[in-house]
Amino acid sequence: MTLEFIEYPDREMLGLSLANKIAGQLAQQLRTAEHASLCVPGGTTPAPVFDTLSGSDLDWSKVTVFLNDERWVDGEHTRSNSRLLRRHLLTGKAAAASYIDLYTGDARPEDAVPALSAAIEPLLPITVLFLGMGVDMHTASLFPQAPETVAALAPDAPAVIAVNNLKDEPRITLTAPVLQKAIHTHLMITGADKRDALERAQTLDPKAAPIRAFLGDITVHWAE
Ligand SMILES: O=C(O)[C@H](O)[C@@H](O)[C@H](O)[C@H](O)COP(=O)(O)O
Repeated sequence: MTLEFIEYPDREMLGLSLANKIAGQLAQQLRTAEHASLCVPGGTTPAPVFDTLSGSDLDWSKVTVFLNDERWVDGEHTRSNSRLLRRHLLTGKAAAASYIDLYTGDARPEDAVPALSAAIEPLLPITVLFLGMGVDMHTASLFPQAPETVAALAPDAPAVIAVNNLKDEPRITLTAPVLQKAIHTHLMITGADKRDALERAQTLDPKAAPIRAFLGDITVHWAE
C-alpha cells in the first residue's frame, strides 16, 4: 500500500499531468481488455482536468464514465455534477464515451439504488478512480459522522446508496467496497487547507475522516 504525494508548481501543471496519467491508464487497460471504466468527482476542482482529458486521443467508445456521487437535482441545475461533466468531460473526443447518469429522475435517490447498482456492477473493478475531497475530509458523498457513511463503509454495502442527512438536496453516492477496488486511484486537492486536512485524515477513523478509507494505494495530486 503506497500513498504517493505529488506536489505541482501550479494548478495548470497539475491539471495537465493528471489528465495525461488518467488517459494513459485507460489506454493501458484497453490494450488488454475490451472495456475500461472511469469514475470521477463533481465539485469545483476537477474542471481543468476534464478539459484536457476530453481531448485525449484514446478509444473513448470503449470507456464508460460515471460520477463518484451526484446531487439529486435535474441535469440542468447548476448544482448537478452531470452538468459539469457534459460541459467539460463528455465533449470533444470523449463525447464518444458511454455515460451512466446517477440522477435517474426518480422522486427519491433510494428509488434508483437497485437499477444503478445493476448498471455499475458489470463495470467493476473501476479502471481509474479520480476522487476529490472537501476540507471536512469528505469524499464522494461520504460525510464525516453521517449514518450513511457508516453504511457505505460496510464491506457488504451495495454499489450505491442514498444520502439524505444533508443541509441541501439529497444525493446518491458510490460506496467504499466499489471505490476501494479500483485499479488506479487519484486524489486531486488544491490549497493549503485541503493539504492540512489530508494530513489530519491520516490519523483519524474513516467514519470521522471518510477519505481515510481510500488512502491505500493512491496518488495524491496537490498544488497551491
Ligand atoms: O459532488 C461533490 O460534491 C463531489 O463529488 C465531492 O466529493 C467533491 O469532490 C468534494 O466536495 C470537493 O469539492 P470541491 O472540488 O468543490 O472542493
